[in-house]
Amino acid sequence: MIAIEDVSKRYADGTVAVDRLSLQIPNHSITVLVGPSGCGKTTTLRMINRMIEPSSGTIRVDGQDVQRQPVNALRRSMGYVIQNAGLFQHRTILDNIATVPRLLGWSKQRARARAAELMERVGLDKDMARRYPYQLSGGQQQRVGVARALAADPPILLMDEPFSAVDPVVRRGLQEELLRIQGELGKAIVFVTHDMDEAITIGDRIAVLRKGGRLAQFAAPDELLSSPADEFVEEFLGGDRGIRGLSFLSTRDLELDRSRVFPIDADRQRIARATSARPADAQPVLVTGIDGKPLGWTDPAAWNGDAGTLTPYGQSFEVGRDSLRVALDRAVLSPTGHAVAVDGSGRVLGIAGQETIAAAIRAARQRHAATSPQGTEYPQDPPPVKATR
Ligand SMILES: Nc1ncnc2c1ncn2[C@@H]1O[C@H](COP(=O)(O)OP(=O)(O)OP(=O)(O)O)[C@@H](O)[C@H]1O
Repeated sequence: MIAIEDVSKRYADGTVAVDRLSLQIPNHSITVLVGPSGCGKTTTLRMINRMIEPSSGTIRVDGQDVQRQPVNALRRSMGYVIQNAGLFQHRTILDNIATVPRLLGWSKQRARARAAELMERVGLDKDMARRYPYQLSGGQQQRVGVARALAADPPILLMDEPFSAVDPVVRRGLQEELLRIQGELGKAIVFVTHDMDEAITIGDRIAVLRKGGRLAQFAAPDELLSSPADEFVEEFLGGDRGIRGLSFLSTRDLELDRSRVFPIDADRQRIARATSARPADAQPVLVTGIDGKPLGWTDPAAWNGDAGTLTPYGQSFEVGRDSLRVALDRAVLSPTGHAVAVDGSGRVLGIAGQETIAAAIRAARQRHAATSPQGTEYPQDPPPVKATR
């Protein structure tokens, strides 16, 4: 949908911010521009809505050269979200969100009704409608920024480090919210960040830029992690790209042990019988409630049926939804070295030890090596839901 063709930007002082950049940014997807400070990310983004004019090259949206379009109409067809939200301080939250519909000539009533609808969509309480931006937290202001950008239902959303100024927990929530909204609306989103983790979490495709605004690599996150184009990209990805790559491996085929899972009302003799024949009988068993949900670990020999004596199981992972990275993380943090696998409603499906998970990782890589034309390390299994990377 957005075609950046051989675009350069040289500022008046001679700085070359972008150098012969070409990128095809598809519809219904999130394309992330990432790279070190000063590599031309913001300049690239702003050339799309003509806040900055390129020195050479062409940018087309749906085949139309943006240079030939009236700048106001062009900008209204693209939502724009920036760091710290950039809200109008003297306008209420509702009127902030209603800004573009009002500019488009909607009646006050219609624009406000649309704004109220969007507040709900981005997870803002109705009560906030009459407040002013200074009466909201940073994270809430960012939600208003996203709602304002979406108000006129533009097909394109340009986002420049929108979540950089909030703390990591709020940031994670905003990323998940963006993915949820994108799942419903399917915009063409161009998202600038300097944070590789953020890029991997939300990007369908990632363009890594190097200083001087040159493209180092343009690829899907799993491809980037498994086959960085050169040392610059590899260094930018960081030292733990192997672990990060596990985010793209599904837990769907992970072998689960069900023999060490018992409901709280199970006969204690039965538990002892089922576990004593095994060499690993010193290992604990997982006790579930009668609803099948996990309660905690116990040593089978010492189990007296009292839920109060169980060792907390920490966090579980959802089979099929969570990645092997999540499963491995749960196992590493588990007091028993085993991760608890649950289904979508939180009922236990089994447990998986670190060795089992490591074997699944090896198998997934071998499967991939056998089928991949490039022989890259990670399989192209349908990736798990992004929010769980
Ligand atoms: N108006 C300007 N005049 C001259 N040079 C500029 C101007 N705006 C940006 N630059 C320079 O162009 C280069 C690219 O800047 P840009 O803001 O696009 O980078 P960025 O990748 O978004 O950086 P950051 O991550 O730090 O926001 C930088 O070297 C910057 O100093």
